[in-house]
Amino acid sequence: MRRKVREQRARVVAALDRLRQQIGLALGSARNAREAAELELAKLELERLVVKAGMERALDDPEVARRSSEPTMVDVLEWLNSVRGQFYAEWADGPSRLRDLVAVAAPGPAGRPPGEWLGRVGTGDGVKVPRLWRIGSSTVDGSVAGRTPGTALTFDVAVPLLDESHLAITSAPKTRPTVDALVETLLMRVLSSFEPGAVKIHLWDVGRLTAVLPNFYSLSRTSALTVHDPTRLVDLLEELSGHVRRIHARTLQAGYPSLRAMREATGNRTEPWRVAVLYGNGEDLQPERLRELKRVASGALEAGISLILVDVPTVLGGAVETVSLLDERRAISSMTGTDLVVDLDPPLPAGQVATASARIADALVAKQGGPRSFADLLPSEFGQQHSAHELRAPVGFHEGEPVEVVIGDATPHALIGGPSGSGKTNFLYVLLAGLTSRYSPDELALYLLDFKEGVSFAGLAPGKKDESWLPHARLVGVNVNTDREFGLALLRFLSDEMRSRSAAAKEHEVTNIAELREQDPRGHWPRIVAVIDEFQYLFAERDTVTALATSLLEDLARRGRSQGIHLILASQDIAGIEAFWGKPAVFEQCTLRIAMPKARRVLAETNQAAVAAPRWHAVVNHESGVAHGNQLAHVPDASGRGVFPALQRQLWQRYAGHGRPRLFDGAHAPTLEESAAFAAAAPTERPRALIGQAIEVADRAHGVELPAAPGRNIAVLGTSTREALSILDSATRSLARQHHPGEVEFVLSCPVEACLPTVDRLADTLRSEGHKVRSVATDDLPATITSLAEELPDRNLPRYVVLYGVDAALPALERKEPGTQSPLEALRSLLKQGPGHRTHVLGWWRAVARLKDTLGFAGTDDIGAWAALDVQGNELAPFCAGQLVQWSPRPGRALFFDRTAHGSPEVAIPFRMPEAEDE
Ligand SMILES: Nc1ncnc2c1ncn2[C@@H]1O[C@H](COP(=O)(O)OP(=O)(O)OP(=O)(O)O)[C@@H](O)[C@H]1O
Repeated sequence: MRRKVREQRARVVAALDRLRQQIGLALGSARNAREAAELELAKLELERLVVKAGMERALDDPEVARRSSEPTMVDVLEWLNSVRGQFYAEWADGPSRLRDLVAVAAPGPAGRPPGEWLGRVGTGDGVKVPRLWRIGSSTVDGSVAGRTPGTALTFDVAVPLLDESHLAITSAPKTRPTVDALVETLLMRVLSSFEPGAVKIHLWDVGRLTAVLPNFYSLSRTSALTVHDPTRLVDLLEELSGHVRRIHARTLQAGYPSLRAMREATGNRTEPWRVAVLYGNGEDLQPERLRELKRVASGALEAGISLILVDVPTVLGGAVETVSLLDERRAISSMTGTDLVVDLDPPLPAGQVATASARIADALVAKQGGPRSFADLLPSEFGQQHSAHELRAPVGFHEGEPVEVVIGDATPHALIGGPSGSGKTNFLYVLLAGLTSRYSPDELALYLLDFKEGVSFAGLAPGKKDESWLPHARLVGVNVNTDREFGLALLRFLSDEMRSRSAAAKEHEVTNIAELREQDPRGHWPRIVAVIDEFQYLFAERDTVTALATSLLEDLARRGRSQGIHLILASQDIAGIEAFWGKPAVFEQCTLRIAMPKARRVLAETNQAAVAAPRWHAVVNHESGVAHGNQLAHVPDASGRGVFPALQRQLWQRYAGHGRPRLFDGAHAPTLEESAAFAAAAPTERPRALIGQAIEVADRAHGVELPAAPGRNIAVLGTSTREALSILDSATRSLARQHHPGEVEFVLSCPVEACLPTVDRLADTLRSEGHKVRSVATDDLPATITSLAEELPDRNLPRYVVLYGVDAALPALERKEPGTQSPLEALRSLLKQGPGHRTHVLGWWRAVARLKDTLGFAGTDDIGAWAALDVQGNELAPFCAGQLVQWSPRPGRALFFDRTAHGSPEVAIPFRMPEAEDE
């Protein structure tokens, strides 16, 4: 038993010994490992110190000296020395390789000495772009390249820019001239590498409005250089971000990730590069500006836009290289690392930069001076374009390139503004020329309206001097200034057209004009362009015309695009824009904005391009007036004598089959003979008395049907003699045309002395046509009225009783013999019962009150139709079923109402009576 216990104990002791031994071993190896790790750490720390300080300087560092003196550390320095040796052995030809690299990546003006290129206008078409742009050189000691210590090895230092990188420059005290020289040299290298116009430079300096890079001054008269307002960084950033958006959309649409990719694939440079130089002052930008700046920077390079930031503290997205100035000559750059100092190139000679800038500017201007006459806007062959998808025509030139206007899906409607004399009318002619010469009348129909007094569009319709017309024009309205109803009529017409197009589209199960044309190739679906000059007249008063015009215009503006109906609204800037107050829908839909020089508010509020635009130029903007959409165009002169008419004649001859446009001239009423309705009048069972011309797109006359039915009499109201005579004359003569001679009798009576000659002439005319006419002297009128009333029961042949100035006869008519009916009562019977027996009164009362006196208590039902002249609207309500009548009388116009035909009164133009004018 004891032995067993002893053995057991011995086993335990042995096991514990083994364990102790194991632990001892483990502890020993852990200690070793720790010591090795500490040694390693110490070596690494030493290595870090040496690398940080640099081999040469490291040995002077007491800390390095202390550490490296330990025997265990000897191999650290040895190892670093060997690495360095190996590296420099490989880098022995580094400087020369760098030189070669820069020579290839920065050819010509991008890298060569200025003497070789400064002052010569660049010729590069911009398809091939230097990758690097030289800023200076750097020098290393020969020893680092395995050469003799003390020898200097110099190589070029260049930075990437266009398409590749932004550049951030940080100045040091008193280095502004050096920074300017650096920027100026870089920009000059860029400008001189390409043909003029390929690069656009924007300068913004928080501290200066003028004198930013003054040697570039002459470029600022061209589009190559824009100096921005120091207080308006927001505008510049907005413009740049607009370009970024637009260019991205364009390149992506074409299937390329960037402008550079598109250029390389197509071999075509479609956009200029833009370099924006922003001089800050070392202080932070406002947070909002900073955000915008970062947003611009992140997408800019793909859009060919590079930023050069000077003392603008920020971290930009996208590629950015840095140059930090050490003093007036030297800098360090992210291209070379912090170890190497860059000796910046000396400034270019100021005078030579100014000369070079002037030469580039001159070359740009010379380019502008290329083709720019009206004839250059015209295509070599007329009518070759199709309008299914859009309308497109050049309206001017910029630096030799045509500037186009596009009217289509994105820009369905246009707003044109410019103060008087700025060339707005000329621009409209240029636009019309561009369009009509490219699209045939089957592709394009024009409706042209000018509210101004004058004849601006008159020449487009056939006239006395020139029988030709613009074959695309369907309607020409001139001198419309007071006839706002005509503007309304045009909008109604367009709205109807829009509805019928939309119905046709539905029928063909398509949604827009392009598809409709495809589905219905035999249909006639030209794009319609309605030009309304001085359109603000439409909204001139607070009345129903304004209300209706607004809603029609809004509807057209919204839905016209898909039906190929386009509005071009022109106006003197402010007036036109103010007219839009309360109607933002129309304004917003006019995404094409054209601002003539000095036009205000046509472009976006902050876009000042029009203010600076030179004479005979226009700012064409397809982006709702936002700055990045600005395209400046020199507009050729289309107003010269015979210039447009010559084109019109050619087009007229070419499209001979197309009918003449309807001409509406607010200053010239047509005569009855000129009226299509009168010309077409012929005997009929349903005669219609013509009152005057309707203010409508179609050539139509207002008339009153006079069937055998109660109330079918006509009253003319007011003192305007000429118009009253005209209305009764046209009503009578037109009725005469609709009856065979002998079957109708006209009874004429005129107590107004001054009107007798006209009435007599009318009687003669009717007689000469073979009609029966009774001219009743004033004194005989009471008896005649009485007998006409008495005859009624037995009468069934048409008879028209035309009474001029009834009010003058009232005292006589009121006189009654005791026990008999007064002639006035007879007249009342005639008015009440006459129409049923085909006897109709056409009477002229010079005051509404007199007509009421005539009618007595019988009410107004017996006057079924009336034409009011200089009578205020409120007096007319009783004759208009009590409705509110808005009418401000104006010369040469009548307000016409026929209760069987109208919901509300309409304006009529009494026909012009040439004889009356001669008197
Ligand atoms: N691009 C141009 N080149 C040369 N002359 C021009 C040009 N544009 C207009 N003009 C001349 O300037 C004059 C005024 O032009 P226009 O009638 O087009 O101005 P507007 O802005 O329509 O003025 P308003 O509103 O007073 O009619 C014209 O007589 C024309 O000869």
